[in-house]
Amino acid sequence: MSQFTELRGLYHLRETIGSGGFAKVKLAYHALTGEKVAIKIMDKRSLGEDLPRVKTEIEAMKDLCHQHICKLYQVIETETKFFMILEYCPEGELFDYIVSKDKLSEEEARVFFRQIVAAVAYIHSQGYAHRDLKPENLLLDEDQNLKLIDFGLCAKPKGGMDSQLFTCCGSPAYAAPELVSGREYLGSEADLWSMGILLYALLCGYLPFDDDKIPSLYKKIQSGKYDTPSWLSDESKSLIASMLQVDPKRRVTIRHLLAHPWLMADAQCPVEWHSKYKRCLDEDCLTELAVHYGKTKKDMEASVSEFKFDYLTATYFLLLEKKMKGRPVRLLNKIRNHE
Ligand SMILES: CN(C)C[C@H]1CC[C@H](N2C(=O)NCc3cnc4ccc(-c5cc(Cl)c(O)c(Cl)c5)cc4c32)CC1
Repeated sequence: MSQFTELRGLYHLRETIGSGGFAKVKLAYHALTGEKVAIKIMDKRSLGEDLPRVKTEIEAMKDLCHQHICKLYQVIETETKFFMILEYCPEGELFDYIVSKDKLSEEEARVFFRQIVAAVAYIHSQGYAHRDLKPENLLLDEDQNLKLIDFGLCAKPKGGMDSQLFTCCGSPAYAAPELVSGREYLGSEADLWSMGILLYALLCGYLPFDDDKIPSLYKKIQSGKYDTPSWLSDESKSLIASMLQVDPKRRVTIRHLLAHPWLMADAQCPVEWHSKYKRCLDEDCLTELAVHYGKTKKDMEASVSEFKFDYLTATYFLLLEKKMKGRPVRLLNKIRNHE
């Protein structure tokens, strides 16, 4: 295994676990906590015009800290490579999960869709639009919770979420009519359309608009006509219809989704979309870090709160993960760094 010198001593690299377009994803262990991570490795030379997408994704993921968004722990940039150290999601893509089950029951689809609504409500509240929402970009963690990935196409319009976007991007079958028509569009409205396609795929096991030829696919999308199979309940039909509105101004907004009857069924409360991560730093993690690095709590807090997405940021977040999973808030190999 060719050990990348930049990772030596920090991460123990294991096998390649997947690929995302222009990236290779490897499993690794974070040396100080022993926690598993996924390392997305990109070679700058082969990125070509995709280089801006990487920078977009890195900057967006530094801002986004949420229980249903794949966590970015550390970024290492060398002359020839980018390494993104990310939250490991052992159960793979939601896409494969749907395929394995043909389609999901309303109850199971509801559990997943509530998590997707929470993630998108949070992203939109931070001024971002994902713009590539699809089951391939939703991974399952060890507790079957969804984690949204691939922010390479996300947008944080300069003039806020209400300013128009032009770049036509994302996956055609999930793209909104205004997007495929090359008209100006709002990222947030395009995301809501993609969520309608997503919910339809969860409940039906196939796509509402599909065609081998792109031009006829686009015509179907622009028509907004899709068939609703008999097994769909009236509530789920109306929810899907509210998202698959061809006119973006008539499309439901994420705020309205939070308390939609279908999402609230099974006597649930409105979707709790806020991030569970607090702004303030966790005392137990700071203490363990201070002891390990031989620093005062105060100095440790000052260093951690810079969130430079260096090894310290990764170690803090992974210690926090351990705590949230009820594991001991302890660092391994307690070699005290004597300054
Ligand atoms: C659209 N698809 C093809 C994309 C594939 C990419 C590889 C994925 N993957 C595995 O193949 N094995 C397991 C596995 C475990 N943990 C992961 C954690 C993060 C990411 C990740 C995160 C971000 Cl933010 C990102 O941009 C990219 Cl590309 C990947 C991938 C993981 C993963 C599955 C989806």
